[in-house]
Amino acid sequence: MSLHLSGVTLTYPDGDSRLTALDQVDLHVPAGSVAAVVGPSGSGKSSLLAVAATLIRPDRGRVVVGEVDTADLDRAALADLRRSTIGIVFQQPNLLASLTAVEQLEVMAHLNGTPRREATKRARELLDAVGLADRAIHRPGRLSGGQQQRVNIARALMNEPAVLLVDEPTSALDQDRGAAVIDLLTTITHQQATATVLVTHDRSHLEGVDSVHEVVDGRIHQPARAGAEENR
Ligand SMILES: Nc1ncnc2c1ncn2[C@@H]1O[C@H](COP(=O)(O)OP(=O)(O)OP(=O)(O)O)[C@@H](O)[C@H]1O
Repeated sequence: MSLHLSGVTLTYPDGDSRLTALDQVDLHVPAGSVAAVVGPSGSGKSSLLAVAATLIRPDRGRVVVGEVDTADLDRAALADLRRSTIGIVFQQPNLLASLTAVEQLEVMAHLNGTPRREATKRARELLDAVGLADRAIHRPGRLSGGQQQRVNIARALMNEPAVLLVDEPTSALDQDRGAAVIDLLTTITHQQATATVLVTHDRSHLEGVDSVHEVVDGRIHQPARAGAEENR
């Protein structure tokens, strides 16, 4: 399933006028690919992610998830779409302090009505995929920042989202751990054929992503370069 933003314009109230946060943004993310969105603070990256997540409706333009134009959906249908199709990885892991790694994932499946045995199996598989099989019964207090971020990513994948939206996943990590998290996201995207948007202000470690798009003052420059071509 692909994600397609076209002509997206978003404004916020700003005193007596409106501030244009996104200005006719086009972004096409095919299934199985990572689109990195880079740009300075205040350029519109978080706004773009919120619109793609269908958390904010744009003033103009379209957000199409697979074949579904989200403009045609009411609030309840949008909530269903988010639950069934969209995984969001926030900048801060926000793990629940009292739950083990495997339980953080099981909660997501429980909210979605998945039977417990199936949930546990998938949670274990995902923790294995993110390299944390041996940390499954650890609580967040006993995990490093990088390990917590990997649990965060695994949790977002629990309900098999077709679209994965990731906000600054490396901001709290050192260079090596940051690189490992981006590698992991790229590998999972290719394996699970998700359409992944990776928002970051940090341009390092983007060699493996499929496209890089630069946002400046709410406008996207199409594409700044293909990630894989960066080092040629
Ligand atoms: N809820 C809001 N109300 C009014 N203005 C907002 C709101 N959210 C963001 N903005 C403004 O919209 C513009 C884009 O903000 P946005 O948070 O999308 O940028 P960003 O690139 O994610 O920044 P950062 O990297 O600092 O998180 C900025 O000028 C910001 O001040």
